[in-house]
Amino acid sequence: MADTAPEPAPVILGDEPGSFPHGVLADRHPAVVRQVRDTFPFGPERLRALDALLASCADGVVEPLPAEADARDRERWARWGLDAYAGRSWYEVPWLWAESHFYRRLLDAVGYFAPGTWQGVDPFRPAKLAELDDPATDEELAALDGLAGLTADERGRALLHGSLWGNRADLGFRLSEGGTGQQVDALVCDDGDALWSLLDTPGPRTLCLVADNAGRELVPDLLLLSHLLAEGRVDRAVLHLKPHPYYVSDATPADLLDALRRLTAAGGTAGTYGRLLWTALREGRVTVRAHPFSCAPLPYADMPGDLRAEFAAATVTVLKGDLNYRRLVGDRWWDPTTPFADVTAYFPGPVAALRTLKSDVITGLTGTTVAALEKGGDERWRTGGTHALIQVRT
Ligand SMILES: O=P(O)(O)OC[C@@]1(O)O[C@H](CO)[C@@H](O)[C@@H]1O
Repeated sequence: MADTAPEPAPVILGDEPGSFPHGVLADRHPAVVRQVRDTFPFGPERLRALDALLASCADGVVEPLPAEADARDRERWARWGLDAYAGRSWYEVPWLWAESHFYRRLLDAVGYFAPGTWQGVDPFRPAKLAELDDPATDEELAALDGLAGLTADERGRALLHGSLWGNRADLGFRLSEGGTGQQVDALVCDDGDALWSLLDTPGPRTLCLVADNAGRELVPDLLLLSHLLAEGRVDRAVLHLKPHPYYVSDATPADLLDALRRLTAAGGTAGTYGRLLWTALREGRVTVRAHPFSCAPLPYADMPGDLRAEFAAATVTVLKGDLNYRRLVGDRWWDPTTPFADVTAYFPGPVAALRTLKSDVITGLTGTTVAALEKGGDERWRTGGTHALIQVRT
C-alpha cells in the first residue's frame, strides 16, 4: 500500500453524449419513469409529477426539495450537496450524485414520502416480486441440493460465486460448482483466498454485508450468509439494506422479508438455509440496518461516524454490487491499475468488494489483465456485466 492516498482521478460526470453515464441519465432514467408510470393506477396529481420528472430528465436542472419534505431529510440533503447543486443541470453534477438524487425525486413524484394513498408504496415491488416468482428461481434453488456432495469449503466457494454473479441477477451455482467455468474466467481479479483467510482469524467474527439488489441477488447473498453462520465462519452478521426504494431493484427490509419467506417455503437445502437465517434473526445473531447514508449520493469516504464505527468493529465488511463499488473506491476515472488497497485505505477495517462490472470505474487490475481486456474485443467489458471481481483489502 502506498504511504499516501493516490492523487484523486477526475470525478465521472454524465455530460458526454455517447458515454455510458450520459446514456443512464438520458435514456435509462426516462425509461424508469415510464415503467413506474405504468406500474400502478396513479391519479392525475402523481401522473403530473411523473411527467414533470420525465421532462426534467431531458434538459431540466436539480431542484430544491419540495416544501413538505421532512426537516431531517431536508437537512441531510443540504449536507449531501443539494444546496450547492440546485439550479445546475443533471448532466453537470457528479454522475453518482445525479443518479442517486433522481431516485429521491422519483419517490417524491409517486408520493412515497407524503401522507396519502401512495405513502410507503414501493414502485418497484411488483418487478422485484416477479423475479422471486420466476420459475428460474425455483430451478436455481433446487440446484443447491447438488452442492451436498461438496466439502464445506467447496460449498462456501460455490456460494460465494453464486452471490458474486447474483449481482448480474444470475445465480452462478452450477458453473461455480465445476470450478473452471466461463464465469471463473471472467473474473478480472480474484482475492477470494484473502476473504476466506479473514474468516479464519480467531473469533468471534462479525461480518457486515452491505447488500445490493433484491430478488435474485439477495437470495444468493442470504444463502452465503446462512452457510457462513452454519459453518461457524462468522458468529454474527449485520446486513445493511436501503431505507427506501433505490436504483430500481436495491433491497429494502421489505424485500428481505419477501426473500426470506421465499427461501423458508422452498424445499431441500434452500429451505434449510432459509430457516437457519430466520432463527439467527430471531436470536439477534443477524441484525438488519437501513442507514440513511446507504441512499446517500456520496462515496463511502464521506460516511458518518456511526457507520464508520460499525464497519470498524467488523471482521470484514463485504460490499455487493456495482454502485457500492463506485461508492467504495470513489466514482472516478481511475487508472485501472491504481491499487485497490490505496483507494480503500480510508475504510475503517478490512473490506471486500463482490461486483460484476456495470460502470466505467475500475481499480486494482494488473497491467497484463488490462491489456488482455482491451485487446479482447469486448468493448463493453467495463459496463456490460460480463466480467466480475473479488477484491479485498485486509
Ligand atoms: O449496484 P448494481 O445494481 O450492481 O448496479 C447499479 C448500476 O449498474 O446501475 C447504474 C445505472 O443506473 C450503474 O451505474 C450502476 O452502477
